[in-house]
Amino acid sequence: MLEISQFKKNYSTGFKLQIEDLKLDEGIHLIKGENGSGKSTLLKAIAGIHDFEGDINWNEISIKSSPIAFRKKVNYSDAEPHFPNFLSLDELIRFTLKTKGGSKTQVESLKREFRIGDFSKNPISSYSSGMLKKAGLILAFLGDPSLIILDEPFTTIDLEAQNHLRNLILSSRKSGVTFLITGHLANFESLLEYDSILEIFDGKITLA
Ligand SMILES: Nc1ncnc2c1ncn2[C@@H]1O[C@H](COP(=O)(O)OP(=O)(O)OP(=O)(O)O)[C@@H](O)[C@H]1O
Repeated sequence: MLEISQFKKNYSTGFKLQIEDLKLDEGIHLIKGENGSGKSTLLKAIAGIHDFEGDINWNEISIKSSPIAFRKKVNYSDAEPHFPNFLSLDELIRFTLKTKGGSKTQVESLKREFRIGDFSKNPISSYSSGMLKKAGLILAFLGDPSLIILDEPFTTIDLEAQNHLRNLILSSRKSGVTFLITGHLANFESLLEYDSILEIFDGKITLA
């Protein structure tokens, strides 16, 4: 279960997101909201990228008191991934395997499913925006995560990759992985059946 308690995140721009108490069971959960409503802010906090007030627990592991154990189990893919330009995807994969675990078979299967092929040996600077997104998605599935956070996963990638991603989400869910997914495009909502749909509006999150 994901438990968010007494969560507060303020930016100097005046933006505020507050969640007093939110509990989500295992499943596939969609977080909706307009541009700038705070979806990425919340996901980055859960992924351990942004600091925040309050606490977030995944299966009773607190990100504040057990950050390494938490990060072993929680993976994340950015809506618009940024990686050092001089590294190749293969180098990023090797680094991720060291921190998150995972096998060569897992890597080969993900590269095959996302049609990356040998391109993964090239530096990130040579990647199209779709390839970059696929790179971020591959890294998010590596290791043995039990929670995968996907920010706008279906944007930027082609139709074939969207279908592979959908199947990958469904098969991972069958093996017990929970997903938090954001989207602001209604046409992606029908790609999956969600266990809950939440909406962020005016700095607050509610069940839609
Ligand atoms: N690092 C930052 N510093 C200051 N303000 C920020 C920062 N990141 C985001 N914001 C502001 O916080 C608010 C929420 O942004 P966020 O990126 O979380 O929204 P979002 O719902 O993911 O938007 P989108 O659908 O456009 O991706 C926006 O007003 C944004 O300008």
